[in-house]
Amino acid sequence: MVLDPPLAQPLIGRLTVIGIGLIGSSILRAVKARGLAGTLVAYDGSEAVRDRVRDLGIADLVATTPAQAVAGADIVILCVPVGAMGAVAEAIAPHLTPGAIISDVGSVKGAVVNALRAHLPANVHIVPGHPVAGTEYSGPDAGFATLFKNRWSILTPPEGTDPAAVAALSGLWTAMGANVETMTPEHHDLVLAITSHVPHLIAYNIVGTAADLEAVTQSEVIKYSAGGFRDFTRIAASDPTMWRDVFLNNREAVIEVLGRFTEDLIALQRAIRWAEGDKLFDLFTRTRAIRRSIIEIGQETAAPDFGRSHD
Ligand SMILES: NC(=O)C1=CN([C@@H]2O[C@H](COP(=O)(O)OP(=O)(O)OC[C@H]3O[C@@H](n4cnc5c(N)ncnc54)[C@H](O)[C@@H]3O)[C@@H](O)[C@H]2O)C=CC1
Ligand SMILES: O=C(O)C(=O)Cc1ccc(O)cc1
Repeated sequence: MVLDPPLAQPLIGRLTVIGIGLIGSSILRAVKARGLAGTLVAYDGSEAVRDRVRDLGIADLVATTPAQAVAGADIVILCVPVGAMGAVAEAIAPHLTPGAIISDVGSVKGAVVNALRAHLPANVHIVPGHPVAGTEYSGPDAGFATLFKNRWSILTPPEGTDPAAVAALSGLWTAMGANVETMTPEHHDLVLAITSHVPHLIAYNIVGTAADLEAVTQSEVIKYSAGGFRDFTRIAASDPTMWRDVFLNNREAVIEVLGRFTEDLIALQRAIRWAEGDKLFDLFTRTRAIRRSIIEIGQETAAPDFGRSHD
């Protein structure tokens, strides 16, 4: 997969990315590859990460303070864990240029919108975002320029946000290869609870349960992990800080979805206990059709296959 060739003119004067992990470094790489910003500034709270970003050469300037990072920036994108968004907003607030656009990439939107609004001045535009694209890896070496290509990027601008600011951010994501959708933070958080947050929780849980059982099975968990379990271990290898913050900041929607999930699981348990094969068969037939429709619309392009190419 490749990105389109560089633009003749940058879309943005000065773009600042704060938090140079998987997502922040992927934005830097995509913006650089397509020449989307006149000047590309990076900042990370970790000195080791800042040094690595300098070595990788993926920014024009690696700032050493939040103040230096955002000075003169037209767009600032916060790419730190959801629980750190408020502190970063507070640190940059006094140094922002009036009229600047402040965005983020957090996997939760309601809590982040509140944190940004609490700390940022009224003379900047807040346009929160979430690229629905990622991997189980973290850090500046994990990023790649095509991460967002053909993926969704969801924007959740508060009511009354300047349409020109939304259009500018939308244009940036589109130029990085993403498809842009706009929705409310509440809707985003419910949809992502079912499609991303609870699936991650299930993966963490099944791998934890298997690890607890391992003493009983004497490492058969590892030996036979070529099956469906292996797919769960990939998801369960995702960053602990990031995912702790996701669950602490989307509690309401996650608990709502978990309630439904638990009810459905109990129904399956009952069907197995009473040998109601038709119930199991009907559900598995429906879920197979869902998987196939996802493949048809091209949303499942990069998933590891583990040798089961016939599905
Ligand atoms: N990992 C994924 O697949 C996806 C993650 N996201 C969201 O993107 C954000 C970043 O995630 P990743 O890039 O995966 O994380 P990461 O762990 O790879 O990078 C986060 C970076 O933020 C820095 N950081 C943490 N606190 C900071 C602070 N107070 N000030 C400055 N820098 C700070 C860390 O040093 C680290 O380099 C999170 O909010 C996450 O929810 C969104 C889509 C996908
Ligand atoms: O690695 C995977 O399968 C993911 O699901 C990546 C991911 C993680 C968090 C997000 O908010 C969006 C995408």
